[in-house]
Amino acid sequence: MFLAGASGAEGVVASLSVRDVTVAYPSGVTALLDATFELGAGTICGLVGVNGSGKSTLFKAIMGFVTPSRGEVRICGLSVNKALKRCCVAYVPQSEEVDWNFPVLVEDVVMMGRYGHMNFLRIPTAKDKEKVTESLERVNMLRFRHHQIGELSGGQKKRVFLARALAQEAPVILLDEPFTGVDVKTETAIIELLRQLRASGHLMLVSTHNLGSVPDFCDQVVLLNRTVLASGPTATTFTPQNLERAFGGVLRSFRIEGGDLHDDHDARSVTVLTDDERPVVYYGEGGPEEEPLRRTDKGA
Ligand SMILES: Nc1ncnc2c1ncn2[C@@H]1O[C@H](COP(=O)(O)OP(=O)(O)OP(=O)(O)O)[C@@H](O)[C@H]1O
Repeated sequence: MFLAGASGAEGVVASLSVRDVTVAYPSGVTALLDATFELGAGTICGLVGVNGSGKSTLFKAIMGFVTPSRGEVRICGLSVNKALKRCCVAYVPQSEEVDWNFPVLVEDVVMMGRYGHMNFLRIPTAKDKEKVTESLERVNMLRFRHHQIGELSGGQKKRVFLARALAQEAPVILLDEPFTGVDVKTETAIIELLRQLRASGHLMLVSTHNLGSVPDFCDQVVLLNRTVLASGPTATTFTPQNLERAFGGVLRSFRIEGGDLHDDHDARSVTVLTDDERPVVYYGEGGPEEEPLRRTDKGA
């Protein structure tokens, strides 16, 4: 599988190996216990689990922000430290993790993705500038390049951080809840971009609470609840049985209202029923007893 870009990661094949990873915080909370899964190039993997199931902790372990007390993460066959040095992995954070009051221009945020490609003086080359422009163009944010990041809407900020990841040219991209606080149009655009990246050999791990869209764009799924409950192809892993294990049996009528997901007034809800061998996903304003606006059967 080929990977684009003459970067530190040039010629590297995307892969992610998480083996028996245990992370305990100083407070005594064991956020992850023996988490294990493997992913290869050309993959979009959904990372799904309830609040507090360890999704962000897993991202932190992959990014080297926390050190596992046991187990090992390997990115593109390299240790976390080496993978970070070679720009093999990019991270798109949750909005809450970012200080939006920091006075910085959109194009400077995206240029940060190029830091790993620069020498210690961090003087951007023509290629760095070109990559910034190209990345902003890909997320349709070029016209905002001279705006302060704090002036943008939630969805626009997400796009800018996605552009930063693109500028980094990393074969592995982690996205922490990229669809929270974005409208349907932006969500569709992000999913389309992820599909293009998958086609060029990238590996993306995407945490999301938006279960309804998982079968649409994820070819692999990792279900998490302090450990990996199940992982593998969406068709065989995103099953009612596994979802019940991950969500503690609440999936008989699992709804995510539009207001929790979007800044706009999209009233879409998602209901996943468990009375079928396959996930049955309803989009619409009604619950399971009411007529859905649209129905898709996906999976096994
Ligand atoms: N810095 C920290 N110190 C102590 N405990 C923490 C810390 N960060 C997370 N935890 C705990 O670890 C567990 C997993 O948290 P984590 O943020 O990884 O879950 P999550 O799946 O990302 O949750 P959410 O869906 O709400 O974002 C929780 O019990 C949380 O309280």
